[in-house]
Amino acid sequence: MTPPPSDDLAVDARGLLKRFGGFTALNGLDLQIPRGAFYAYLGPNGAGKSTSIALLTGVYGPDAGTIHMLGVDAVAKPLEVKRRVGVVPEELSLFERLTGRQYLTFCGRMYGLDGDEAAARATELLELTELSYKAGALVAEYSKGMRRRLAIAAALIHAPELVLLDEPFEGIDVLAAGVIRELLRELSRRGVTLLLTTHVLEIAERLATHAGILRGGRMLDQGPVGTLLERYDCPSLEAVFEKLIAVPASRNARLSFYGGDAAAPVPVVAPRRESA
Ligand SMILES: Nc1ncnc2c1ncn2[C@@H]1O[C@H](COP(=O)(O)OP(=O)(O)OP(=O)(O)O)[C@@H](O)[C@H]1O
Repeated sequence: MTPPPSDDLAVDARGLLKRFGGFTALNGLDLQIPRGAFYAYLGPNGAGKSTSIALLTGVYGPDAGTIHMLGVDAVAKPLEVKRRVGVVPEELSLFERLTGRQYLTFCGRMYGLDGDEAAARATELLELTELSYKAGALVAEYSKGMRRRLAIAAALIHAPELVLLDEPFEGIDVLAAGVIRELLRELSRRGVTLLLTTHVLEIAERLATHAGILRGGRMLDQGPVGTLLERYDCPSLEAVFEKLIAVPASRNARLSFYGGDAAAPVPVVAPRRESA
């Protein structure tokens, strides 16, 4: 018999099954995130990360399995969960004809904040994401990285206890990435539970307390980062990832139509010397 959901878990999803027509995207996925954890959710392209986040956030219903978030049955009570959870989806759909400030204030009002509180939080979040200078511009005029930062700000406006971020660093320049990293660390210090998907394992390495690695819609392993490093006798999450995910056959593919010698050494560019 399946044990009951634990109060110590912010996310407790078991046996998730999701099919798209004849294709099985999630195949009995288990995902357990302790409260207060910074959880790196890792897997190759197509592993099922975004699909499972869509299930957690009620975009789709699971074909089988259970989802408890913050102790609440997320399938039976999606609204109760949504009030306490923030989401930054991979594919952003923002309101283009609002300014950044209007968009954040609107999101705050949607979560039931009064006008003054929503406006005050919008100002603070615009500062934190370094978008104050763009607050009065239409979202349609934002660059890709600015849109991502605005989406992160919007996900935080109702002070959620759990935040799910699907590739939040995509398209973000190196300076802004530092700002977002610090913001996420600060949330973590304040006890907010975070789930982060990223293909940049160095980011996961720097932030995560816990990690889960999935492939083919199944969780291969998950737990505290230290435990995973020990279990696989690896110095880094990247090494654990490589050990768990088989090297795809395409690594050995050749650009046959180019001709030339595929076994030739890769040219090395000599470092430039400063002239005296
Ligand atoms: N709406 C859909 N219809 C059909 N197949 C889908 C749909 N959404 C996702 N899939 C398939 O489900 C699998 C999991 O996709 P998903 O987007 O969850 O992967 P991911 O781990 O988020 O990948 P990535 O790292 O590339 O973002 C993929 O094989 C994908 O092609």
